[in-house]
Amino acid sequence: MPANPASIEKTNDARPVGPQYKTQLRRKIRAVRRALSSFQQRHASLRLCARLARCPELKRARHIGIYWPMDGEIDPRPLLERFPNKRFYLPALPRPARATMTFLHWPGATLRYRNRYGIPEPVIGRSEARDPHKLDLVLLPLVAFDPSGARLGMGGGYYDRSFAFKRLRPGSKPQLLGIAHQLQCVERLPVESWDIPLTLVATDQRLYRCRHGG
Ligand SMILES: Nc1nc2c(c(=O)[nH]1)N(C=O)[C@@H](CNc1ccc(C(=O)N[C@@H](CCC(=O)O)C(=O)O)cc1)CN2
Ligand SMILES: Nc1ncnc2c1ncn2[C@@H]1O[C@H](COP(=O)(O)OP(=O)(O)OP(=O)(O)O)[C@@H](O)[C@H]1O
Repeated sequence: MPANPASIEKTNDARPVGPQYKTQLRRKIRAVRRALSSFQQRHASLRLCARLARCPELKRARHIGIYWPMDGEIDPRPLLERFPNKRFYLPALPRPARATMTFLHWPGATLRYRNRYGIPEPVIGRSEARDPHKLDLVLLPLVAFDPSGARLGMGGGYYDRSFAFKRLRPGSKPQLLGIAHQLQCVERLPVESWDIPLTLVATDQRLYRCRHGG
C-alpha cells in the first residue's frame, strides 16, 4: 500500500487554510489514488461494499445516490448487485452550470453519454429524475475527508450546491455518506462557509460517524 498522504502533511491544532493548500492536497491525494493497482482497487471496493452492506443507514435507505468512479475513486457499483430491490441514481451535471445536480435512476445498464469531464451519465428526459431532497442517502465521491465529516471534492462545488438546503434544515434527508480509500483520510481539512458536512464516511477499512454531519 502507498504511504498515507496525511502523514506527509504537517498538521497542528488550527485548520489549514487557503486555496493553494487545497489545490496541493488535491494533486497529491489524486496522484496516490491513481497509482493503486486494479487488484488493490477491486479489493478495496469489495471491502467497502461489504462494510456498507452492514451499515444500518444504507440498509434502511430505498432511494440512493451513487456515482460512476473516475480518477482512482473507490468503486461503489458492486452495491447494485447486492441490493437489487433498492433504487440507485447517478448525478447529472447541472444545466446551467451553477444550478443543482439532478439524480437519474440507473438500473445498471450501459451508459453511452459522457459529460464534459468524461463521466458516463444517464440521459436527462429518458430516466426517472429525482431531486436531491427526495433521496434517502447519497454516496459522495471525495478527494479527501477528515474524521469530523469535512469533505474536499474535485473543486466544482457541485455536491455543496446540490445539498445546500441541508444547512437550513439540519438533520433533513438525505443522509450524506462519503466513501473513499483509507489513504484519503487527513487529520484536519479546511472548512469553507459553503461546505456541507458528511453524516458518515466509509472506507475500505473503517466507518466514521461524524460529529458535525446532520
Ligand atoms: N465520479 C464522480 N462523479 C462526479 C463528481 C466526482 O467528484 N466524481 N463530481 C463532484 O463534484 C461531479 C463532477 N465534478 C468534477 C469536477 C472536476 C473534474 C475534473 O476532472 N477536473 C479537471 C479539470 C478538467 C476541466 O475543467 O475540464 C481536473 O481537476 O483535473 C471532474 C469532475 C459530478 N460527478
Ligand atoms: N451553495 C453554494 N452556492 C454557491 N456557490 C457555491 C456553493 N457551494 C459551493 N460553491 C462554490 O463552488 C466552488 C467550489 O467549491 P469547493 O472547492 O468547496 O468544491 P468541492 O466540494 O471540492 O467540489 P465538488 O462538490 O464538486 O466535489 C467555490 O468557489 C464555491 O464558491
